[in-house]
Amino acid sequence: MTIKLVCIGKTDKKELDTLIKIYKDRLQHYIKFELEIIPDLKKVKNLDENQQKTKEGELILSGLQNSDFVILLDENGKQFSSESFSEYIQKRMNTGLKRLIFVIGGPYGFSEELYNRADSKISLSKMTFSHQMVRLFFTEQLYRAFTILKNEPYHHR
Ligand SMILES: C[S@@+](CC[C@H](N)C(=O)[O-])C[C@H]1O[C@@H](n2cnc3c(N)ncnc32)[C@H](O)[C@@H]1O
Repeated sequence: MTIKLVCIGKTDKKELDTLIKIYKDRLQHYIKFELEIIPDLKKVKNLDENQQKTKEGELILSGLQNSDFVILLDENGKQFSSESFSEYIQKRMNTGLKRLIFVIGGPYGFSEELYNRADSKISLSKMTFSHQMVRLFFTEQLYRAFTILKNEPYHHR
């Protein structure tokens, strides 16, 4: 199985990229993990919130395959402990799935079309984080999930 994290726009902080890369590289020991960054929309100032979400949604949807299992990272989604998230990942792997896709929305969140396509929504907290910070938090939690599955001493209960 491949796990892909789809995000919108480059991070504007080098420090964040450096930290994300640490977990991305560590993940390669456990799973094929890809980070796809969809370029920021051009002339975004001419778009209202809904138009921006729709256009971002179209770009995200165009990269999806019918067989993908698509999970939106959304503050109103289901919450997990790190242990239960690791079990959730294991269950998805057990289904023989080819691609598990996690998506982080843009500054205004997701379009209706993307909500309709999604198979599930998960929340990292009830608090709202910037879409750039979520990349780091999620990548670290995914790495943590694999260390839990392998009984490695990274996670302390
Ligand atoms: C600034 S937030 C957008 C907030 C917007 N009010 C909304 O309705 O989603 C940008 C993106 O970061 C992600 N995000 C922010 N906080 C999150 C959280 N607590 N759990 C999961 N994802 C989160 C989501 O993917 C969201 O679309």
